[in-house]
Amino acid sequence: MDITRIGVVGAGQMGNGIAHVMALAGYDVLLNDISAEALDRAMAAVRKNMERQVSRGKIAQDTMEAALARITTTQTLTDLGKTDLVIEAATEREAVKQAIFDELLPHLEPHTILTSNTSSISITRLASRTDRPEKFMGFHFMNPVPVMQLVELIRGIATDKDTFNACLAVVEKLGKTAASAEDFPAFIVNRILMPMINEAVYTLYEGVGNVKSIDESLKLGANHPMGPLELADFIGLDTCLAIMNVLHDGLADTKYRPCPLLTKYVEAGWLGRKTGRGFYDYRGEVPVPTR
Ligand SMILES: CC(=O)CC(=O)SCCNC(=O)CCNC(=O)[C@H](O)C(C)(C)COP(=O)(O)OP(=O)(O)OC[C@H]1O[C@@H](n2cnc3c(N)ncnc32)[C@H](O)[C@@H]1OP(=O)(O)O
Ligand SMILES: NC(=O)C1=CN([C@@H]2O[C@H](COP(=O)(O)OP(=O)(O)OC[C@H]3O[C@@H](n4cnc5c(N)ncnc54)[C@H](OP(=O)(O)O)[C@@H]3O)[C@@H](O)[C@H]2O)C=CC1
Repeated sequence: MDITRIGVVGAGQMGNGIAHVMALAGYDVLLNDISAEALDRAMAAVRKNMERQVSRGKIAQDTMEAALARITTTQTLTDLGKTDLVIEAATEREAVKQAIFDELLPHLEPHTILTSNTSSISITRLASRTDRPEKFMGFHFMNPVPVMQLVELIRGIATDKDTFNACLAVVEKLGKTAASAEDFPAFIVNRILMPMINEAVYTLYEGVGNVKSIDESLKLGANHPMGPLELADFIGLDTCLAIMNVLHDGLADTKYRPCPLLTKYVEAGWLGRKTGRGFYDYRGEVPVPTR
């Protein structure tokens, strides 16, 4: 099927990245959020990130202007009814995602493919509550979207071949690489990455190291581009905790028990970079460890 119009729900760090790469690839994008400020912040982030690409000679100025003109924002979810592919990238809470699908479904055209950028939640369960489980799947980008090469494509139990192939063609048009993952809690990347981050938080909690020594150890000792606590702040500690809870509930193994210190940071509203404070405090000129 021919996909030209893409709806993106949720204009946070993932939503703005998805809008960015889709518009550069030539798709018309309709970006939705409940908050007008989130939409303004998202468009400012897309412009800033594209300007950096222009300044580094990756894209031309007129390519950027044309891409920006292809992105329209709306606070009205039902405006996305006329799109060919919807990518839901709202907060990692099943109830939030469910409410979005419930409101959107009556307005979708029969051919529209519905996908979620969820990091962990069962695609089969989300799909089962829609009118189109065969046209539903996981479309999981990595953060930061304009930079990371991988997209995980997750088939629910009912996802049909045409839907998978249509999403695969979109990934290819973006110039990215797809990895096909089966629908089990947190799929491939987060099944492996998130227990490592959680273990880093336990290492901090038990006093084996402090924020600086833990991050430096993994950067200098294992060649990771970011330390695990820096990466957790980058992803968002609420998202990390939500993923650990899905792993713990879905696989019923104590090895996935979220670290109580991770829970405490989330309870404090210290969610990482997006709120200005997490394992580091970002409010000054340079990030300062909070432990
Ligand atoms: C939670 C989930 O469900 C799944 C996930 O996403 S898990 C998280 C996966 N992501 C990671 O693991 C990221 C790990 N970190 C990294 O790879 C790197 O630190 C990084 C790419 C983010 C930054 O790299 P860096 O070398 O430290 O910084 P920097 O030189 O400034 O950036 C490298 C390039 O990325 C670009 N970039 C960095 N951040 C960007 C952003 N937010 N948006 C767009 N472009 C960005 C820069 O412009 C630069 O581009 P050029 O190569 O054209 O110069
Ligand atoms: N962060 C990461 O590294 C990655 C995250 N993901 C997944 O992507 C999704 C989004 O994550 P991320 O961008 O980091 O989260 P953010 O918190 O940055 O953004 C989520 C956005 O969704 C908005 N939102 C909440 N409810 C609704 C709604 N009903 N309708 C429309 N928008 C809504 C939020 O608005 P408000 O702030 O007003 O609540 C916010 O702007 C999650 O499912 C996450 O697991 C996937 C890969 C990587």
